[in-house]
Amino acid sequence: MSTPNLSTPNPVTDRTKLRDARRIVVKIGSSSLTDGQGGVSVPAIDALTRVVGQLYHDGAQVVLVSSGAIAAGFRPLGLDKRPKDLATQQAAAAVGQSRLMAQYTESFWKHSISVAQVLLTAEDLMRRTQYNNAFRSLNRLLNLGVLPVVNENDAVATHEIRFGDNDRLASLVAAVIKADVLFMLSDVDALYDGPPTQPGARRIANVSAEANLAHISVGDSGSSIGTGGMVTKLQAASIATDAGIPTFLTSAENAQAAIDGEDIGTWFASRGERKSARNAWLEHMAISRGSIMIDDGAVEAITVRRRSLLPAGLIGVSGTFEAGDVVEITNSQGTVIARGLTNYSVTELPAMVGKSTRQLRDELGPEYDRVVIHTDDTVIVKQTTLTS
Ligand SMILES: Nc1ncnc2c1ncn2[C@@H]1O[C@H](COP(=O)(O)OP(=O)(O)O)[C@@H](O)[C@H]1O
Ligand SMILES: N[C@@H](CCC(=O)OP(=O)(O)O)C(=O)O
Repeated sequence: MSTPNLSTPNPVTDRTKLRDARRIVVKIGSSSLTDGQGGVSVPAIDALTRVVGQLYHDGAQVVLVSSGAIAAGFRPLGLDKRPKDLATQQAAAAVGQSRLMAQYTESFWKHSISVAQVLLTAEDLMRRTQYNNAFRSLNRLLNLGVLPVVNENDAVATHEIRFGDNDRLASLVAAVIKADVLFMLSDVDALYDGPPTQPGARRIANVSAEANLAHISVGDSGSSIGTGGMVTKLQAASIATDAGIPTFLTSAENAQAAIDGEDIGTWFASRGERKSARNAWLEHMAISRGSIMIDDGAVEAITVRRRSLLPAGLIGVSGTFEAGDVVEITNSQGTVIARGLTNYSVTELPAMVGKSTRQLRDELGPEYDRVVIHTDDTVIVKQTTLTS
């Protein structure tokens, strides 16, 4: 099976076309996989592998982003609920992850599917070399017909470098592998206009723009097992749809009915073109090493006219960046409007502020006759209204 390329139109144009996806990221939450007493639920995993196995045998390449490591580690460690301290969470994850994988290996093998465990840290997606590495590895597994089961590497993740929720991790993995759709399975069957425990909460069937979310109230996880609740699911849907990947949310029990085209769940339409993995990386994952403040004329030039950033538009610089690093570009009020790869270091730029490239060539030499950030190395940051 070949890698979808960006010029291939996305076959998944609406909720009835889920079956047409050639590459799918399926994300499943802890509460849908564990039995409530801190053990892996074999019936739940068997049900999931039946649905995912069908997608696989219908010709799709599937990456499963599975939570549940910490929850599956409670019981073996003699705990009755999610541990609060990091070290015990790490221990629970290390124990639970291997139990989870043992069950996935057995359940998927009933459908003649080999699985691979891929544990990622936030850093793996934030640094360009590691990001390329993650892409190569996942791509190779998919092309070998293996089904990668991804989770955060919780046994070594610390608070500072942790995603903490697999919703955003799943959307980033979808961007990395250029998935056709992100399929999120939870313990709730859809997004509601208010927490579903509130009487009268209504299902939101379709989200085609952020404006559709303006009057929605979202809350934390409704269970003691899940992490992030609906807030991180909306963030994930925003990252994915912005990268041109539609997102579908429903419950694990409804997964097959959704694939069969029933009007259930919530469909988040993709916004715009499929983004190159590089641009998705630049916008959502790369670690910024500093910032460059620019004037209003330069803001207009790079955001509206899509020009490269010239030294003449600079107001100031800060941070610790070298040439080739990722920096944030802010307007004169300090709002981040774009991110890009800079051609100059933080020590070179102050002498260039406000000068034309010709002036710089005459004053500093021909190597300074270059743009600060090329338009091909710039992504405009969407001004989001999605907050908790
Ligand atoms: N507006 C909302 N619509 C739907 N669910 C919501 C909303 N606000 C909060 N939730 C809660 O989010 C929960 C799903 O998040 P979470 O527990 O983290 O699931 P998972 O383990 O699948 O990641 C639901 O069970 C529900 O209680
Ligand atoms: N990496 C963690 C998952 C954390 C998480 O996102 O959980 P969930 O909200 O249930 O998807 C684990 O495996 O326990």
